[in-house]
Amino acid sequence: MTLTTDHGPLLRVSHLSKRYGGADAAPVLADVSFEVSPAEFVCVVGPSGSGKTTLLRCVAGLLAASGGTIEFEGEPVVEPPARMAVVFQDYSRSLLPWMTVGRNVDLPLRTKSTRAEREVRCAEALESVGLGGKAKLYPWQMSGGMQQRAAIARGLAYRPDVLLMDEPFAAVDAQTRIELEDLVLQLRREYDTTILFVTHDIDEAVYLADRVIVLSGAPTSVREDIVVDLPHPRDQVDTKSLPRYAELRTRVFTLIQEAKAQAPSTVSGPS
Ligand SMILES: Nc1ncnc2c1ncn2[C@@H]1O[C@H](COP(=O)(O)OP(=O)(O)OP(=O)(O)O)[C@@H](O)[C@H]1O
Repeated sequence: MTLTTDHGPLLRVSHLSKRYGGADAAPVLADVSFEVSPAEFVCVVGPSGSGKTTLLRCVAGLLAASGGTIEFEGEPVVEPPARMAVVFQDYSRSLLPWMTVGRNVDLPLRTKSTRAEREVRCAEALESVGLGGKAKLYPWQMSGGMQQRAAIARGLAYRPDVLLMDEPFAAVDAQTRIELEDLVLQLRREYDTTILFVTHDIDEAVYLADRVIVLSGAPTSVREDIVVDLPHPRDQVDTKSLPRYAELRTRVFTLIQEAKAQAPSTVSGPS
């Protein structure tokens, strides 16, 4: 896995803008700039409709920007980069129901590796998310939490340099969410993967991240880029009992409330 780049940060978003519709449509993203260094865990939060998903889709090369630039490993992103993987919120639509979990995890690797390598990688990835021995199950035979673990395994098996996650735990119950948060932190430690993680959940952002990027409301820019100086490893009880955790949580909450109060009504036009 590439952990450093000769070209500076792993990911650089510069003055990104995005409008849906024609040139006269108001932008959702007006001027968004930030950088992500190798092995960093960065969470993006912001008011509903501020364009978090839009931002992630632009970074993933799934949506063309209207202005500004996105560079990954020093190269402009104009299509989905080979060394990026994305985990979406909706696991029920991201796994193919007619394939076993093993084949789902194997799918993105098919053109990349030999069969023997793929088998090892898939088995390792499933093992690391606690699904060892479940490769032959179909997604519909698994709980929501297990399906999201499988979607994460698929991203990891690919050994991406950066993992983009769009509200990946929003659709699972609270207990499963806590388990998956700790799983992602553990996987991040094991694989040193760089993670850009969109969430609407302030607690989740502060608990997981090295940095939290708080977006303003649309038309959106970065309102504040906050370093989360909480010790590692994080613990659901100990970390959340720290006074510093409460301070950071309050800071992010206040910024989002201010952004909500200041933002004009959300803009959008036809796709
Ligand atoms: N394909 C599209 N065509 C037109 N408008 C869109 C499209 N996708 C998103 N939008 C609009 O862009 C704005 C930002 O949407 P986006 O989903 O990126 O925000 P978000 O911050 O992720 O929202 P939430 O927190 O509610 O999930 C919204 O007003 C939305 O209606």
